[in-house]
Amino acid sequence: MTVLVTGGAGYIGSHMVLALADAGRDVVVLDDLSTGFDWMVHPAATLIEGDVGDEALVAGIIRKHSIKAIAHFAGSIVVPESVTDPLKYYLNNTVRSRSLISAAVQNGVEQFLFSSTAAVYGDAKESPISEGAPLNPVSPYGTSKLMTEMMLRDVTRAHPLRFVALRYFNVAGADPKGRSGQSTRQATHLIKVATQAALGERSHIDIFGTDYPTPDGTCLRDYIHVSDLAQAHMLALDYLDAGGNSTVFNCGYGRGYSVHEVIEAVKRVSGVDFTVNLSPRRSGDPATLIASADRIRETLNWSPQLDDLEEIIRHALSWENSLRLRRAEAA
Ligand SMILES: NC(=O)c1ccc[n+]([C@@H]2O[C@H](COP(=O)([O-])OP(=O)(O)OC[C@H]3O[C@@H](n4cnc5c(N)ncnc54)[C@H](O)[C@@H]3O)[C@@H](O)[C@H]2O)c1
Ligand SMILES: O=c1ccn([C@@H]2O[C@H](COP(=O)(O)OP(=O)(O)O[C@H]3O[C@H](CO)[C@@H](O)[C@H](O)[C@H]3O)[C@@H](O)[C@H]2O)c(=O)[nH]1
Repeated sequence: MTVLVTGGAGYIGSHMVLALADAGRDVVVLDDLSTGFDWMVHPAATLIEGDVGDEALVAGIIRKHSIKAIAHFAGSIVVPESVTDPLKYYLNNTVRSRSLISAAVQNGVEQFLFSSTAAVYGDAKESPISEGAPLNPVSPYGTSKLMTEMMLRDVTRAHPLRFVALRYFNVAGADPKGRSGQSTRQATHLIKVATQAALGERSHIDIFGTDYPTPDGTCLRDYIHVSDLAQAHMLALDYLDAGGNSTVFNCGYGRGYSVHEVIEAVKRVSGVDFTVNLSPRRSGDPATLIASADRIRETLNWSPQLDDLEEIIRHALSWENSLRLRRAEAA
């Protein structure tokens, strides 16, 4: 059964394509290459360059490749950008997802995985956060994703389609075999930025906010290895294949690290003491986001293999180094 992976040329989607290809599954990738790269797509997959909001294009792909399952990773992902340009997020993450879901429903797709986010919880009162916690996003990014979850909930009540929404906490690291990693040009993610500072590609790193109500005043996040996350998606596909009901799973390890702790770990692993500036808060950042991952562990039997911050950082550094070599070869 062929799986359609939207956003498969991006960071997380490309790891899903690797997991599917490693399992011998046929894969079609739909990606507009707005932030992804064609060279990130595993050669065994068919890459179609286009927009998930192009309903006629998606309908044609579903019919041509007899698609029964869609894993929807395509989207815009930068929380602070969503604060300054919310309409971009409502268009790309909500409106275009509606077109994709419509094409899926009208062409007999049965299974749908959706990349959701811990940002749907906003400033949660509980920690760790379980799936039943109140949904109060504090950024347009989180709202744009929550609206898509709600569409999926309603649509799957009315049609045979079933979905699993995976609410990722902070995704980091790279394929342990070095085949993919985060390659975004203007990356804003903490571990990516810190590894770039360690490799001298940035002069310094800013810590955004040191007055949060956390032990050291910087934000706490639950960092999950991208390959463990891809395995969670593989299990979610098996779950839907076995007839599982539509549901939502948190994806994280259940442990938080502060921005200070992450930066210290990157310095330790890289052996480089790069410059760190203390800066004001960034808008849209909740103080603490830590997952309760009991539901996914119990329901899908998910047992992460790479739950180790230093291992995540080693893989991220190694990928960053390979990007540097790639650029040097191209120059
Ligand atoms: N990175 C994280 O920490 C994180 C956390 C929670 C959720 N997510 C979600 O995971 C998904 C993947 O994120 P990522 O980190 O791999 O980002 P990414 O930017 O690397 O990947 C997104 C991919 O989608 C493609 N794309 C964007 N809009 C498209 C469109 N309209 N049509 C077709 N392709 C389009 C891009 O070219 C890119 O290849 C996103 O939906 C994001 O919201 C990411
Ligand atoms: O140069 C930097 C970059 C980040 N941070 C801080 O580090 C933490 C983590 O930031 P970042 O890596 O940008 O991730 P988040 O803003 O937490 O968002 C990520 O994690 C969310 C889920 O938690 C996802 O929904 C988003 O898509 C994904 O970008 C935050 O406190 C940031 O303020 C810094 O201090 N300096």
